Amino acid sequence: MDTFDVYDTTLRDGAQQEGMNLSVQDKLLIAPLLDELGVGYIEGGWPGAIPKDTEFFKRAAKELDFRNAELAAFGSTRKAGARTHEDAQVRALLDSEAPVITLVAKSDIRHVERALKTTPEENLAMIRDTVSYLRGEGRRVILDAEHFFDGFRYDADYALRAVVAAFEAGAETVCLCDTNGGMLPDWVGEIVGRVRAEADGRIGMHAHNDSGCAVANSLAAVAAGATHVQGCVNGYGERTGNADLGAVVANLQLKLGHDVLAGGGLRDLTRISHAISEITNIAPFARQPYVGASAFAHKAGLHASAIKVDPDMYQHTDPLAVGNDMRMLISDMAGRASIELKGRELGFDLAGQGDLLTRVTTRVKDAEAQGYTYDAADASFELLLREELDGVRPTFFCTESWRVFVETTPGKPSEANAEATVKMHVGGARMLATAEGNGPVNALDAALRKAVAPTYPEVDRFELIDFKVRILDTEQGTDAVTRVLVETMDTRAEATWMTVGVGPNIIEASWEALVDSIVYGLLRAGVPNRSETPDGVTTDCD
Ligand SMILES: CC(=O)SCCNC(=O)CCNC(=O)[C@H](O)C(C)(C)COP(=O)(O)OP(=O)(O)OC[C@H]1O[C@@H](n2cnc3c(N)ncnc32)[C@H](O)[C@@H]1OP(=O)(O)O
Ligand SMILES: CC(=O)C(=O)O
Repeated sequence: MDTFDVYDTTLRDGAQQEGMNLSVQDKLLIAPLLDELGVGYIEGGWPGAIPKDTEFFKRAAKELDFRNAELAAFGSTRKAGARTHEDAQVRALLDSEAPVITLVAKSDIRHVERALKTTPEENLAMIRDTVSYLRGEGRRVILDAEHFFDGFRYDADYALRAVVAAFEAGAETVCLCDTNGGMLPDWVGEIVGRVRAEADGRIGMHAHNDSGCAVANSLAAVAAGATHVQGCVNGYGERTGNADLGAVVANLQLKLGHDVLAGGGLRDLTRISHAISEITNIAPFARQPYVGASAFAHKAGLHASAIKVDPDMYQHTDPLAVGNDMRMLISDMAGRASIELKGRELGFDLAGQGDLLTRVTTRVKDAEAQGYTYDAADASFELLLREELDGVRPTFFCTESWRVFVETTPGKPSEANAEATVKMHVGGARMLATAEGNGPVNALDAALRKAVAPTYPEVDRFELIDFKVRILDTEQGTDAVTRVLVETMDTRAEATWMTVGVGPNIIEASWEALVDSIVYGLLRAGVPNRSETPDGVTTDCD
């Protein structure tokens, strides 16, 4: 088989996604990650059209040194009626110093006549002239045949003439684009097969996801003989996005046996996809194939019982192959096998402890019926599990009482409009702490930490980073049960955990989730219980 090109267009077509705005620095950070993944080409943008992209190529030439990838600059063929060497856009492509230039060209005759407003022959001349000029200037050229599939279905002969013109002028690859993203895999397979039969050269596929088939269409093109695939990390891109390049390469490599990434990069796919999400500031999609947090997360108890025997029974591939992990989710759908596997994930060997597994399963189901949700709150589940294992709930302090009030002056919003007082027993002492906050939960959180910190200064590095509230039974209006999920981060360890609280109102539910978040944080940081006397006695909770 031919060698295989993986061509990433995250920095160009991915950046066309609504809400994405990449700075030059963002691009300079993303490009090395793509290189590390092992793609063959990184399309950096459109120099000459977008000032930031012009700047990116200038800095990339000085600052980036790829191990695996070639940098490609994207732009259009010369304008209709213009002379190639005088076309400012074409000049900007050369000035980018990119070794590879990808030209977008029209191949749908309707676009030639209605959008370009030129003749079919002039469009073919634009392709020929621009490709041969850039080749003459020593650049490698790829041609993106825009609207190729729609154009082929309307006028196959003309679409093919555009492909042949590019090859004859020296393009090394013609990439067939499903620009409007409406194709289906069978249509793509058939058309790519026909192009392969008529044109001599490397054929590529550039798929958009408007029909939800971008990855499938890319694979169909490969099955029909394409040896160059384009796509974007995390499926970024205009409208519904481009083909998710991670899923395309994982399928090619793991399912079809094509070795398409250099340097074993597939094992870093999850890490790199998430690192790029951090830079784009677009939250990762949990259900994204292969790399999503839920991609190998199992909730149903029956699945867990088979997974206990062999994970392959409920997984299409080994998560480690793409750098992801299997996870068990604990909920009212859990069975004893789910608890055993979750225990293993958390570092507890529960095998053979049938009574304990039954007790934990029953407690989880009862608690979930009251509104708790452990699949979103691993830390609260671990506290429950430890309580069943040790016969006592882990704790570092005891609460005597707490109160909070809110003061509002109409028309005068205030930063600190709430005040909380907590009475706790910590480290053998009775602590009374009062704190103000922006809202009652913030005030309670501050007072709790103030009471605990003298004995456990580690709490100062725990930060509450997310807080979600849900009213569970709307039919009961203000009497409904409230569920609160709190996400906390240990800023030193850069680890996060979730705890859950349920109560008749938001403040009681929050208190439970906040206390659990501190207790879990101290446990995971390996902090000793400083309330204990040397002989292991604590009087805090008497
Ligand atoms: C399918 C894709 O996603 S391709 C990538 C699309 N990406 C972008 O459009 C992002 C960057 N684009 C831009 O910055 C601007 O749109 C530019 C600089 C390219 C063009 O902007 P302007 O110079 O203001 O042109 P305007 O919007 O008026 O019209 C586009 C021109 O390009 C011409 N054109 C369009 N496609 C092509 C093509 N494939 N080859 C040559 N010329 C083309 C049009 O005929 C029109 O020409 P005219 O100026 O002679 O009328
Ligand atoms: C070139 C390109 O991005 C497209 O046709 O979709």
